[in-house]
Amino acid sequence: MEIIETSIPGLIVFQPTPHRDARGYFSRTLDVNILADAGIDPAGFKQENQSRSYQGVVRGLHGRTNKGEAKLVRCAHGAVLDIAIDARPGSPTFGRMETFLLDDQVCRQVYIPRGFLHGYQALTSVTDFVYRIDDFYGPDEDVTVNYLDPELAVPWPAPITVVSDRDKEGMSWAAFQETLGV
Ligand SMILES: Cc1cn([C@H]2C[C@H](O)[C@@H](COP(=O)(O)OP(=O)(O)O[C@H]3O[C@@H](C)C(=O)[C@@H](O)[C@H]3O)O2)c(=O)[nH]c1=O
Repeated sequence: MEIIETSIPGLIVFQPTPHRDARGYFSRTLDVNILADAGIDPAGFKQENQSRSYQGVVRGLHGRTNKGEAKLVRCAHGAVLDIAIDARPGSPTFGRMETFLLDDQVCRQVYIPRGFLHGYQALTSVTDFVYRIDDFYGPDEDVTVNYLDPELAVPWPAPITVVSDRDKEGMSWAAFQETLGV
């Protein structure tokens, strides 16, 4: 499992080595030593979630108030374009976006630190997204920034099909920055 730094400090890609043979492939999805090498406490994860999305679905852009929520994300079936936006006040890369193609062939994972906005678009007919979070579900702390915010201009790669009501009502990036005192 290779650790790959990104242009945003703390946002880290993990690239495993899938072993392929006539049956399919084998790929490691968690290695606590590698996480520790990357400065992540593997014992910090409290919950693992899986969501299924159909082609074109967009989920996000989600964040969490107070201390935030770190995530280790991957696409277990199909492919997504994953979006991470640095929303940590005072960060030298505040507002910067990174996008990642995550799929069930390359098997890349992304660690998204606390204080980011996160979202993704499903690019395949059946798309299973799996992620660990370092806190228990806290709906009272949910934050949603609009996935179509013109200032952020997220490059959604495919026609958008279904979006939740919550996501349709997401606040603007400017309004979110005001809540952060930025
Ligand atoms: C996230 C979550 C949702 N739920 C419930 C609430 C609701 O009834 C249903 C669907 O929830 P949501 O619409 O919030 O699910 P979703 O839009 O998939 O939310 C997720 O989006 C991606 C982009 C993220 O980054 C995640 O952290 C999470 O916010 O599942 C839980 O019970 N536990 C959980 O941990």
